[in-house]
Parts: sequence; structure tokens; C-alpha cells
Amino acid sequence: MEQVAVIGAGSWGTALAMVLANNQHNVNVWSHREDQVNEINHHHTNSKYLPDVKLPSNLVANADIQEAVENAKAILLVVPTKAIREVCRKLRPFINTNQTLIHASKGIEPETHKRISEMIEDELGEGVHDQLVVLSGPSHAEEVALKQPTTVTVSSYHLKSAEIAQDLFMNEHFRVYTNEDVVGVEIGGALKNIIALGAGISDGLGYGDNAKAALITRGLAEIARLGTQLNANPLTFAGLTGVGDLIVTCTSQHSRNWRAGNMLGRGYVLQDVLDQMGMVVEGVRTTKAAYQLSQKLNIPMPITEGLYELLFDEKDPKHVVDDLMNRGKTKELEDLSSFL
Ligand SMILES: NC(=O)C1=CN([C@@H]2O[C@H](COP(=O)(O)OP(=O)(O)OC[C@H]3O[C@@H](n4cnc5c(N)ncnc54)[C@H](O)[C@@H]3O)[C@@H](O)[C@H]2O)C=CC1
Ligand SMILES: O=C(CO)COP(=O)(O)O
Repeated sequence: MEQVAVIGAGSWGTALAMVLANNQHNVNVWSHREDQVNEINHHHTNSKYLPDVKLPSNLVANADIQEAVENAKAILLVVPTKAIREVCRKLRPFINTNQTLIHASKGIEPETHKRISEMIEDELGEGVHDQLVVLSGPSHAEEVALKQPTTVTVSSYHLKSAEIAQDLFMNEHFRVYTNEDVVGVEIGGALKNIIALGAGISDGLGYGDNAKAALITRGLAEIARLGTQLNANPLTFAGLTGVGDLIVTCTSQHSRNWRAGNMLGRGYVLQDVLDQMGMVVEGVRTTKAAYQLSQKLNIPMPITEGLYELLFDEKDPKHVVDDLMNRGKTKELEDLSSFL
């Protein structure tokens, strides 16, 4: 039984906190919102993010970040990518070299094009390199909270840190694999959100399963193409954090990115979609970051480019699809050479 701090009380932070609490760990969830802390402590619910779910009594909330992480063996960061730096700055005075630092967020920072573990190292110092673990894979909070069978990957440069995370989270409903390809795991987890937006748009436009299968497969090809250029292991993209996460996010109505895409496909404008979602839609900022990176590194990423034009240049979704379908001829295997 360990003391674990969870930084971020949205849907994913709460669901992962439940896994830890069900494993008999003492879990302290930090939220920057007092009302949420009160609701969790007094009613054992987090109704905005996980309605109809009762939280275990060994899961408590705290609005004071120092108190939340005090004596924690591990700290789990689960806030939207755009809040990672701010939260790390708040954490910095209170962490120590014995703690395992796990993050479960999925994104890339526009402008710097940094992955989340790179942003964390920027803010907490290179000394944390071997303490860092990323948790990723096909896992919607709504199903994890109901103890439905779920598999994820924990990846670290230092296998021992990944194994600590594996031991903390693993149980009969939540199977955890270790992995040492941090770059591949973070790139797969971040970029699948772009393709999920695309899948939602396709469904919103009324296109069928053929289109979605094409998006998943060709999306995987362009994710792997970028990832391998960044020194990821190509095989990672055939695993849980690659094709596994793409399947769940492109086919599930739980998916925030799919739902946002679906509204865009049905004609809503981006700002209205984001206002209505009320939860983070990481794919929007990640599309910007991945598009910029593909331009900088000269890597063809046609789906990402189409999504970028749709989101940021207001290109009509139907025209994006037409342009993707009418690109010049190409050989499939040559395109997939990043898998060899
Ligand atoms: N929801 C899910 O099923 C999954 C989500 N993720 C990833 O986990 C991350 C978090 O996602 P969700 O929990 O779904 O988001 P959410 O929108 O449900 O919750 C975000 C939480 O972060 C807090 N927050 C926002 N800005 C903050 C700031 N500046 N300082 C402190 N707290 C702040 C919010 O108050 C809220 O509690 C994202 O990167 C997402 O891609 C990954 C796997 C599954
Ligand atoms: O990453 C996730 C599931 O693995 C959650 O993101 P979405 O809700 O957009 O699918």
C-alpha cells in the first residue's frame, strides 16, 4: 500500500485515481478548483467529469499541491497539455529524487514541438529523466471507472521506473505492459487525436466504414513516418499506444476528439464545438504542432495537413476529403517503409 498523488481531477485523472485506490493505495487528488475538492471529499463524486460514479473512500482531494504530494511514492500528472508547464512549476519545490513521476496526458506543444516528457524535464530539470514514466494506450475514463477490461503501456527510459508504475496500477481489470520507447509512446498517444478528429468528421459528413478504416490505416502510416524520424521504434506503432489507441479513439462515442470532429463534420464551427464539449479536445492543438513539425522536417502528413486547413484556415470538410482522395498516385509499401 503506497501513498500516491494525482495532479488533475478531470475524467482521466479521476478514473486513474480510482484504479490506484482500488489497488488499496492512499490516493490524494489535487485540483485547482475548491468546489471540486469539496465535492470529492464530501460526496465522493466528481459529477462534471465522471457522472454516476461513486469514488472510494481512500481517494481524497486536496486544493494544496504541497499537501497532496507530501510523502507520495509516485506523482501522476493528468492535466491538459497546455497546463503541464504551469502545474510543473507549482510542483517543482515539493518533489524529490525518490518519487516516480508518471504522466498520462496526450499532446505535443505547438511552437516548441515538444513532447510532454520534454516539457516536464524543461520545468523540473534534467535530473528527473530516469524518474519519468508515460502511461498511454486505448483507455477511455468512462470504461476504466466501471472496471471494464483495459490494457495500457507504461514507458520509461529507465525500465525500473516503468516497473514501479506497472506495480502501482496493474490489477485484474487493468493490465499494464512496460516499454522503453518513450518517444514512440508519446508520439502515438498525441497524434492519434488528430486522426480521431478526422474519423469524427468523416462520420459527421455521413461517410461510412470504408472511409474510417482508410483514415485509421493511413493515419497510422503518417504517425509512424513522423515518429520514426524522431527516433521512435517503428514497432511501437503496431502496439497498444499506436494502432490500439487509434482504434479506440476513432470508433468510440466516448472519444472527446471523435465527438468534436463529428460536430465539425455536421457543420458546427470550431469555437462552438469547443465551448460545448466542456472537456479538453487535445487534437486541435496537436494538429497545429504536428503540422508545423511535418513542415519543418519535410515529412508528408496529408491527413494532418488537411485537418490543419480545416481547423485553422476554415477549409470546407468535404473539400479536405476530396483533396485527400485526389492526391497524386503513390505506392502503399513505399509509404509504409517506416515499419520495416
Ligand atoms: N479522458 C480520457 O478518457 C483520457 C484522457 N487522456 C488525456 O489526459 C489528459 C487530461 O484529459 P481529461 O482528464 O480527459 O481532461 P478533462 O477536460 O476531463 O479534465 C482536465 C482537468 O484538468 C484541470 N485543469 C485544466 N487546466 C488546469 C490548470 N491550468 N491547472 C490545473 N488544473 C487544470 C481541469 O480543471 C480538469 O480537472 C489529456 O491530455 C487527455 O488527452 C488520456 C487517456 C484517456
Ligand atoms: O486518449 C484517449 C483514449 O485512449 C482519450 O481521448 P479521446 O477521448 O479523444 O478518445
